Amino acid sequence: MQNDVFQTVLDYAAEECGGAGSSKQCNNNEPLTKRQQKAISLLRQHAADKKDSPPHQISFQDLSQDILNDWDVANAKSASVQQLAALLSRPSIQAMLWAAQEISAGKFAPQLPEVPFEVDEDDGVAVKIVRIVRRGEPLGATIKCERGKVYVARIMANGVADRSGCIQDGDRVLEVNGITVADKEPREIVKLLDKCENGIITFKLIPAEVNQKLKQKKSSHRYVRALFDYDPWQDRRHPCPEAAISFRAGDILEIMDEKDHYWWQTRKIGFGALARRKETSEEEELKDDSKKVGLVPSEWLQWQSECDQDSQISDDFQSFSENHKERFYESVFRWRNKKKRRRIVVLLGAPGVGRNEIRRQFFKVFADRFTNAIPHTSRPPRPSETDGVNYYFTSRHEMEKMIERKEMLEYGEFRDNLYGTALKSVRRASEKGTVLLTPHPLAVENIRTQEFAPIIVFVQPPDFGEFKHTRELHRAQTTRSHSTASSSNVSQNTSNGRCFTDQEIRQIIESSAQMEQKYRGVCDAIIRNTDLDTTMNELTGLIYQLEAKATWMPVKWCNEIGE
Ligand SMILES: Nc1ncnc2c1ncn2[C@@H]1O[C@H](COP(=O)(O)OP(=O)(O)OP(=O)(O)O)[C@@H](O)[C@H]1O
Repeated sequence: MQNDVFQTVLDYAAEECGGAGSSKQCNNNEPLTKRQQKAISLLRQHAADKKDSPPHQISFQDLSQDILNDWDVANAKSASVQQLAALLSRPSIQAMLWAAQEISAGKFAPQLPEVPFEVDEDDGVAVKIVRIVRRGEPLGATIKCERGKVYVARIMANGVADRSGCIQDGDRVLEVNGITVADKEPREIVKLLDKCENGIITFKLIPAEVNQKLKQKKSSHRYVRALFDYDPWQDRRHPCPEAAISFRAGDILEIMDEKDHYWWQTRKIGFGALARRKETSEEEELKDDSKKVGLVPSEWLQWQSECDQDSQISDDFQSFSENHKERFYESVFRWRNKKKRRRIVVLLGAPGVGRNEIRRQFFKVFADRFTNAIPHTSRPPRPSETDGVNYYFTSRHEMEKMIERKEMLEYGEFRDNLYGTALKSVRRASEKGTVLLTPHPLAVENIRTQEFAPIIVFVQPPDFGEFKHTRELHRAQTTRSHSTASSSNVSQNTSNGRCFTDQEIRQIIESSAQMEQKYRGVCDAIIRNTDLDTTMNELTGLIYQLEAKATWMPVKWCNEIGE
């Protein structure tokens, strides 16, 4: 074994030196020099001479030192010896020698102490001794104390305890690292767990009676979109914030286990309709906090806390399930647009952020693809306006009837006239192309239905400096082109850029943050409206991806969408 390892080291050394052998090419595609080959063969020869040594006496680091001493490197004239000395002194080779030494001595696992022999003498109760070695990771289990007894409350999916397969929820904990835990406070037990040496924790447990019902109730595995922001460190109810994850509205969560009425085991996948967990190695997952499985409040617990705040505590789970389901988490599934269904695009954002400018640009650049839902108005047409082109000119009475029948996506009154967009206009427009809407956020609930299955994009403003710079630039450009156009009598399809005061910019940024907080949960994606060209490019790419790729879609739209 040891010589095999040593041989590996030599091969590694050879590679480090420039290649694995005379016939092979080295890393940078240069053949080994004669001197390098000679150095390696000398090292091989020396190892072969020592082959008869008892394996435990060979220290590879000592051996390399021996070689250097034996050959009196300092005074050696041989270029091969010099070469070999340089090779053996490299930190990478030294590290490799050390690692090989440790591995060959079987030091890759911690030395576990002997299992205590009095194990079976616990009043005739079957106990199990479980040793877990954790390397900087949390244990992935929570405990609870009930009438002086300590139990494993929960095993977090994919955590250290779960991977060991030796501990299960309901196991009664008798000892941790030889110390009896009965009557100890959970805090003290957590301290005991933290104190373990070399990451080794020894548990003495009474195995849980296997609850057949629990076993039958398979761990669920479903996906939800969070509809609220959650920070476990701000949640006084959370039994163990370290074992939790935080999330924001709009994040997609994978629910790994919801057996517990109050706390679900969850993993965060990412934000929005395109959220996708990157394939990562186990090691990377441990490093990346966002990949860990953590406890988050169940829908029921979240609702109860809302009731607590309103001081109307309710224990009626039945009525909760019937009336409040999907209030905090919306069940979603991954939908692939196989039938190339046309989806409505909705731009949400604070007034002044630029949604209508983006819409105008889309109609200009992609006139054959994007369409507008023609609005209704109760005002009389102007001489240049045509019914069904600029507006659907309707009587006030008829518009009021449409509002009453909830046929309007949105509506408002301006100078004694009603204006609004009817849902049937959206339907009509979507027969011709992709409808691009910029409704008031309150109208979103009218369009976020299985019938329209919209793609909702939140438009963020850039930071103050960039906002000011891009808008001023745009204003200067549009003013210039307008004055050229008017002197040459050419009509322009763009409006003059608006002039924003610093105060207005700050207000837009502030109200955008508030609006995002409120509507993030229903948004499929977010873009920043920096300069128009960049925004147009990003939005075009985003819409393409949202139409072409699999996206998260509410389960309640499932039937309509044809799944
Ligand atoms: N990316 C941009 N770069 C430069 N100027 C922009 C950009 N986006 C929008 N603007 C300009 O900012 C001004 C406000 O844009 P717009 O009218 O589209 O805002 P809005 O979000 O639709 O708000 P409102 O609902 O108040 O009209 C317009 O003058 C527009 O030309």
